[in-house]
Amino acid sequence: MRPILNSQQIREADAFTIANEPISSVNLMERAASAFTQKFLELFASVPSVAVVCGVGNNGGDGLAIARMLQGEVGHIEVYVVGNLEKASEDFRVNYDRLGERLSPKIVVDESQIPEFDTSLIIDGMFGSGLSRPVEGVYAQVIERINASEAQVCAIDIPSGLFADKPTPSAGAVVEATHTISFQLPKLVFFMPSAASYVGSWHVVPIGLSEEFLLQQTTDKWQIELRDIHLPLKRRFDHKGTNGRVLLVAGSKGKMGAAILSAKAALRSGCGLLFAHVPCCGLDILQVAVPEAMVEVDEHTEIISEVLPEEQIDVIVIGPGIGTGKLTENALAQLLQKATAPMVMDADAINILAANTHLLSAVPPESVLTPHPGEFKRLVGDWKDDFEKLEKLKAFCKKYQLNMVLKGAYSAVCDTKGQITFNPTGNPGMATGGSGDVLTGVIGALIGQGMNPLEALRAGVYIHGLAGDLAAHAQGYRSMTASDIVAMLPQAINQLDKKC
Ligand SMILES: NC(=O)C1=CN([C@@H]2O[C@H](COP(=O)(O)OP(=O)(O)OC[C@H]3O[C@@H](n4cnc5c(N)ncnc54)[C@H](OP(=O)(O)O)[C@@H]3O)[C@@H](O)[C@H]2O)[C@@H](O)CC1
Ligand SMILES: Nc1ncnc2c1ncn2[C@@H]1O[C@H](COP(=O)(O)OP(=O)(O)O)[C@@H](O)[C@H]1O
Ligand SMILES: [K+]
Repeated sequence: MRPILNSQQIREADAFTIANEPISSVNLMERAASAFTQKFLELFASVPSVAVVCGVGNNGGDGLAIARMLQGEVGHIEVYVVGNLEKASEDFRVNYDRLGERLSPKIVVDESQIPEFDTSLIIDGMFGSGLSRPVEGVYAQVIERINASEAQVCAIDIPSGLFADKPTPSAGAVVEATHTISFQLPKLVFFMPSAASYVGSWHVVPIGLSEEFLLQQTTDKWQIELRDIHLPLKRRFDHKGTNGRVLLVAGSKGKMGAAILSAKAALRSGCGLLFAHVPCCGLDILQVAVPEAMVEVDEHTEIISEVLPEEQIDVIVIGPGIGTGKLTENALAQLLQKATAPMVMDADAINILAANTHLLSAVPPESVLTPHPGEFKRLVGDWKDDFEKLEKLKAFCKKYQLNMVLKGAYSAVCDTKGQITFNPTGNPGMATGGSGDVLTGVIGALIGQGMNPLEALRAGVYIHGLAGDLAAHAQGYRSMTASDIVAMLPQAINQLDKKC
């Protein structure tokens, strides 16, 4: 897993690398600028004109070095330095002197000197991890002008004005980048929905900071990487009884599709036997749609009113499409009293828990919850910003000793100790009804095959997002459906199996 460190830790990593590699500070800047430039040229094949807007700190120093490296690679280059040169950092000065006359920067200290920015691209190097307060005054005016321009904007390390690991006050100006090329590690704020319009699409480039130092750092935030996913092995003598016996409790009249999507996803994710408990009205629907499922019907025609857990069930998946009526609520409460197998609780099962929080203590150990933000809000109340949302996630998982995934772009998996891992796979095409039901089935199947709940959550969100990415590739973001995600599960799982 890739650690997500705060600005202070990253500064210390810079300092440790400089002292121990050893490398001079200005050469580390040169390496960072070179890594940025290489990625930049990959992203932007032809750039007729670029404005490089620099502050006077090291982020600005990067900007100057990048401007120098882009000579001959792009069309016309303009360099601007915003701020007081007397306050410039040492490495900024060295790069200022290296610029040469052809790129001689224009200094901006007041509003009258702010250019129109009519280049096709702007590189933002005003402030990076050294941002110490919200941006205002002439700096804010420059940012407003950048944001008003037609140009694409590529931020160095982090968009200027955005704090990496704490909320940015609304009074401060922030660059709205279309791309951000960041050094060595992603910044926490990149995973926050509220920062998306500032960060744009982000890319991380290695700059050779000391791995030894990075791995020693304490953090409670990580990013899942492909190499972290280890699927349960399939062995020569496996049989259906050893590959996970999953009980799916799902569906109600008009919402049998949720049950079908979860069932298909579980089967495509390797589960050995799938038992489904559905209302009477769902019997034919499920039998026809998913012939592999063994269906047991509820006494009630339209909803789930009682669930008797089968013996020898490895995991119970409950929630998709069940509704929150009183009878279903009672059924869930009774099931919680009797069940010993871990549960994957989704959708209306979570809504029922939120309305009856006393039930939370009855959730079997090793169970997982998979809320989307709306369901999570019902559980924990509202939050004032994305950072507080993560604090609430940690507090909830610690309090109830449950593993949970808070779904969305960069779904956040949290364990019982409050460690959070973000999932990098997935795309906006997955924001379509039924996607979550697919995820529930995948996670249920993985737990059924013996993965521990936390590993199953991490692998489940990764596989689900990867299948979503493959579906988007095949069908397009706009047209893909949740069924397309199911259809791509085999390909996604095959990709993971091949890397093992
Ligand atoms: N060797 C290394 O360390 C490497 C570092 N690297 C690069 O360095 C970046 C970090 O550089 P940094 O630490 O110099 O901070 P930076 O983001 O340039 O800002 C500091 C300047 O901004 C000013 N300032 C701050 N807030 C302000 C505000 N609201 N409004 C106005 N001014 C404000 C502050 O002034 P002061 O607060 O002192 O008044 C100071 O002048 C990092 O993101 C990466 O790009 C890479 O090259 C890899 C190697
Ligand atoms: N913009 C996005 N980027 C990546 N994944 C997304 C995005 N939007 C939704 N998803 C994923 O799609 C799923 C949606 O789940 P959910 O909201 O429960 O849908 P439903 O209730 O319709 O089944 C989640 O796994 C979520 O992570
Ligand atoms: K920047």
